[in-house]
Formats: sequence, C-alpha cells, structure tokens
Amino acid sequence: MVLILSPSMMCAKFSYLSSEVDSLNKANIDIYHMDVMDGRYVPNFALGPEDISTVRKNTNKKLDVHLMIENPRKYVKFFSDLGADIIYFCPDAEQQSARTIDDIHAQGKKAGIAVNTGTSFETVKELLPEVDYVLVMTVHPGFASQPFQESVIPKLRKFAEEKEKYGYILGIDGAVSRERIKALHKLGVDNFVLGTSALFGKEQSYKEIISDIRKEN
Ligand SMILES: O=C(CO)[C@H](O)[C@H](O)COP(=O)(O)O
Repeated sequence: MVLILSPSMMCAKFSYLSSEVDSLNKANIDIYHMDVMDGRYVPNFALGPEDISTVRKNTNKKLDVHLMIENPRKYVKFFSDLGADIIYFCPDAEQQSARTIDDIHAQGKKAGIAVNTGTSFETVKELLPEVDYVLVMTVHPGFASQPFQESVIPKLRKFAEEKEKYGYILGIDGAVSRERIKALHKLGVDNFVLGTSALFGKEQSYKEIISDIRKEN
C-alpha cells in the first residue's frame, strides 16, 4: 500500500527555511504540507505567501496548502498561483464546497477536504466522489504538539472503507507519531502529515527518520 510522508512546514525552523527544504528534499519526503491559518477560522496565524513561495522555489516535489481560513473559495486562484499542487479546504468554512472543488480543478490542481475533529463523515459524504484527497484531523486544528484525538478513529475507519469506491487518497494530520503511522497505515491511511510528533525537533536527522518510517511500514 502507498505510504506518503508529508512534513508539516509550520513545525520547520523558519530562520533556515531554504536549508530545511534542502534537507527534506534529500530525506526523500513526498509532499510539503503548508498550513495556512487566518486567526479567524482557527485561533492562530500560520504560513503566508512568502513561506509558500520559498518552499516552492526550493523543491520540485508536490506542495499542498491546507487552508484553515474563512471563505476559502475566494483564495483558490491565489494559492494556485503560488504553486500549490493540492488545495485542502475545510467544508465547514465554505458555503459553496462543491463549487470550491470545481474551482480548484479548473486551476488544474488536486482538490482536498480537511475533515475537522467536529465534522462527521456524513456531513462531507456527498463531496467524496469529487475530491482527490481527504485529510482527517487527528487534533483540533490550529496548533502543533497537541494530544491525539482517539475519538476520530471510528470516523477514520469509515473514510478508509470508502476510499477505493471513490478513489481519494486518505491522510491524517495531528499528533502523528511513528507508532500511530504503523497502526493507521494498516487501517488504510495513505498520507501522514509529520510535525513535532514524528519529525521535527528530534535528535535523528530528517533523512534517518524518513528512512526508518519507510522501513517500519
Ligand atoms: O495541522 C496541524 C495543526 O493544526 C499540524 O500540521 C500538526 O498538528 C503538526 O503535527 P504535530 O501535532 O505532530 O506537531
């Protein structure tokens, strides 16, 4: 089964962003995960256009933007022009979710939905035939280093069961440790967003960690 490893760049060292990207390129990661927070939809601010451009300039790998912002549809072209390959938005932040997916596809990009801890499988089910990626939040969105929300596991199982039927790539984001990757990859999760729990701020190098995770799975 496919294993996609996506570093959460809000956890990288910002004074050295280009060299962080260089190390992560060499560590053979798959997708750069860029959290965009507006201080309204979530109570925090994170990654802006300059950060996204810096990462884009320093890699040919895929880059996603995870829009934790109000009215995401308004900004599809903006983030598309910055070089995002995949655009995730939160359906509960947008009244026009189906149109937002169409807009993302019209830009030639892959569309993803981020399913927050308080959003049920049933609420977003109708969007599943249209999306390329589903990202289930395993922490409340907004901050790194929070506790894993075990209560999302039954919902995650439902997304895993429907994955083949609709053809989306299933990911999780938040408190993703190496132990959880092992358990949840077996459950059907393809894409793991790696923040402080598995990748950043560790003694081992990025290259060693990524290589170990691939061996362990
Ligand atoms: O989306 C996020 C927060 O909303 C971060 O990507 C994620 O939490 C980072 O990982 P960790 O929890 O392991 O620090």
